[in-house]
Amino acid sequence: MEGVDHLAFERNKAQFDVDAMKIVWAGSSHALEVSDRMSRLVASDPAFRKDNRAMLGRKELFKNTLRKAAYALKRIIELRLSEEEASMLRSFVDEPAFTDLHWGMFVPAIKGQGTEEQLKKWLPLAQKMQIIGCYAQTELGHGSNVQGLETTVTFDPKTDEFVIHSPTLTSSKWWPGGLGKISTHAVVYGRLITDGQDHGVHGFIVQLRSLDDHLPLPGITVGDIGMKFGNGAYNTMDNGVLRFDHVRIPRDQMLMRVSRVTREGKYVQSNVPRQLVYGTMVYVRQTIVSDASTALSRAVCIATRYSAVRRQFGATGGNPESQVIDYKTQQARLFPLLASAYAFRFVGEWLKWLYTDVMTRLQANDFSTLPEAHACTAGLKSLTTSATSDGIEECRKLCGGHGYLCSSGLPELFAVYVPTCTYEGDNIVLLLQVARHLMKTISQLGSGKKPVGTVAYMGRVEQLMESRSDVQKAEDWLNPSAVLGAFEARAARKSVACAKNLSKFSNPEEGFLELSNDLVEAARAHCQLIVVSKFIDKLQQDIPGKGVKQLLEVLCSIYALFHLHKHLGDFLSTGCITSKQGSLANDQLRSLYSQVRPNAIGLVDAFNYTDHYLSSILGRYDGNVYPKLYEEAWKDPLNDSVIPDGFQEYIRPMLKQQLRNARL
Ligand SMILES: CCC/C=C/C(=O)SCCNC(=O)CCNC(=O)[C@H](O)C(C)(C)COP(=O)([O-])OP(=O)([O-])OC[C@H]1O[C@@H](n2cnc3c(N)ncnc32)[C@H](O)[C@@H]1OP(=O)([O-])[O-]
Ligand SMILES: Cc1cc2nc3c(=O)[nH]c(=O)nc-3n(C[C@H](O)[C@H](O)[C@H](O)COP(=O)(O)OP(=O)(O)OC[C@H]3O[C@@H](n4cnc5c(N)ncnc54)[C@H](O)[C@@H]3O)c2cc1C
Repeated sequence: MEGVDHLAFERNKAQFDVDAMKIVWAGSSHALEVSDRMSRLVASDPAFRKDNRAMLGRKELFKNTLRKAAYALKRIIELRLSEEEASMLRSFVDEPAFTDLHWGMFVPAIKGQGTEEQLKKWLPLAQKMQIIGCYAQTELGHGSNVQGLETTVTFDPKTDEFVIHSPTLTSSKWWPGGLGKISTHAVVYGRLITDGQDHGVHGFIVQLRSLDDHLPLPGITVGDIGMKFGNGAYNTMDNGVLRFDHVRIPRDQMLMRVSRVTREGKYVQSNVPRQLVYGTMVYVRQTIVSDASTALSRAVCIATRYSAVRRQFGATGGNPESQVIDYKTQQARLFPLLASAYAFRFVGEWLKWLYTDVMTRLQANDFSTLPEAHACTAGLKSLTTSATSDGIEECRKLCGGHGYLCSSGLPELFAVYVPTCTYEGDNIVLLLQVARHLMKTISQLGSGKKPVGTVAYMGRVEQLMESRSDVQKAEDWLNPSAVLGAFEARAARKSVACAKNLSKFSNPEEGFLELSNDLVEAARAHCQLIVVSKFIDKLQQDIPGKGVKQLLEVLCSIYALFHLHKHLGDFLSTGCITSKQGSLANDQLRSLYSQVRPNAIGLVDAFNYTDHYLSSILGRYDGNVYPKLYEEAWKDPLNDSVIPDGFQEYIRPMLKQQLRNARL
């Protein structure tokens, strides 16, 4: 039935102001207005159609992406969109493209690592897209180990140039998005060598292709690395391979904010820490955390709406069968993901604030919060992307068989999303960075250095080693201080146990390798604590709208108690809570799920996603799933003809043969 809202009866159940929740989700009324306008602009323009992506071959798919990118830019200029509006519009186009790397890494790398002069020269060109750039760091042989990169960049004082070279096969740049076919320029990372001395990895702006005929410049070999996971999905991106054969660039194309090479070939370091060379990764990891909440909320929106539409078993006395959303097992799998989407939204908001604060300090030459920024961005990127990848797959299962159809939107969302667990830092490698930060914090406790920021709780380590939870009844778990106390004690005890074990090794690096599994777990516990505590902090703010704050409190408790239940072994083995308190948490969870149930559709409506953005028949706003699934099936190219290609050639002779055999 066209035009009927099949989910209206669910929407009527909501006990809170959905419009007010939309503002909380978007971050402000202004952000909601812009995202609403941009998403509708994209949804209403047939040029941004994306429902056919899974059917297209690679070349057609890629050309289509180029068309959309060019058209998006045209619209941005025609409509004189602001930077904020343009970035929203690009995100609602919802198709990985070279522009992601241009705006998301090339421009930030120049901004973060370039001198004033370099910004003046390169930014206007990049901002008008008169040059298109990518971020060429990873090589065939090394991605995680950035210090292990092999590309050499040798200063030639005779000509005042750098000579870039790929000395081995494994030094070939491999993976950079936008590199394969489109970028005219790249920020290339390589080992700087002056006068025979290796100064480690630095960034350089390198032109790759002619601005006249787009052909690679002399000495440059460049191409696409081939098909990736899933149909459509990330194959709209030209991840590339790049080799240099003694390619020369002027000296002023080294990004010189952190260190520079003089005309005479002298290497000079500024007062800025070396780690700022890694600054672009910190910036992108921060954005990935907010993006995790977007990807997870999309999957949850689809699974929640479909769970309310889908009925299975339980018809009695002429009543319809039960909606699958009413099954407690469905709720216990779905609602923690819904809560996680909100939790990641708020921790993403906080991380953005932290990043902005660190940047302001850096401008004033205060580098004290850089380690905190690195640990938080690395840890939260790891935690949220792993949970989101698993969550999208869980949402597919929550939709039963139909979730496996491309028209559910979930297979493509999963295929596009999973590489986030690897790019911008493998999730395990990043947790090990957090663990290093934790171990360093503990080792400095004795020196009187007071831990600050997200490790401030370590300053109370003695108390946390002794503390006992005072929860006596299920509702006590609704008290934020009970939850925080348990999560802080668990994180502190896991870190302290690692530090104690590490101290038994005469060689700390050897100990770190040997204990790395425990260290990863300690880092994870610390990161979960950050998410829980930032959700609790968010609830301290004034949040207007009928029932909005109350529901967010419910979701916050679900996020925390779900993890307490899931990692009960941790909480029990560290003695932070008793098994009785663990089972009380589980009792409380059940009651919290019941409180979410009538509000579930309202909570996913608050994401304010258009049907175009969701691109899922199961997640349609109107819940009109079955007729649309049926219609969609007939659009498959296999159904263009009644008898498929290949039937006469292969199957007909087979059938005839069987017939002959049967007659014999
Ligand atoms: C659309 C998406 C497209 C995708 C694009 C990409 O994937 S692009 C490619 C993405 N590629 C990746 O993401 C590659 C992932 N790999 C890496 O990021 C690094 O190689 C590493 C961090 C794993 C190791 O670094 P390392 O070999 O230098 O070794 P180390 O561990 O000895 O650390 C030394 C010190 O530096 C500190 N520190 C480290 N990082 C940062 C930072 N960002 N900031 C500030 N500080 C940082 C660290 O804490 C330590 O401090 P301490 O203790 O001395 O006070
Ligand atoms: C879709 C996609 C887009 C990308 N885009 C770009 C781009 O635009 N620009 C760019 O420069 N790069 C890009 N990359 C590369 C990406 O950043 C790297 O692949 C990533 O950093 C992981 O490095 P790796 O491939 O070397 O993995 P590896 O480090 O080889 O990982 C292999 C395994 O080893 C484990 N491992 C590695 N080191 C350790 C350790 N110290 N301790 C314990 N375990 C360890 C990992 O956990 C993993 O299980 C992209 C990658 C993908 C998939």
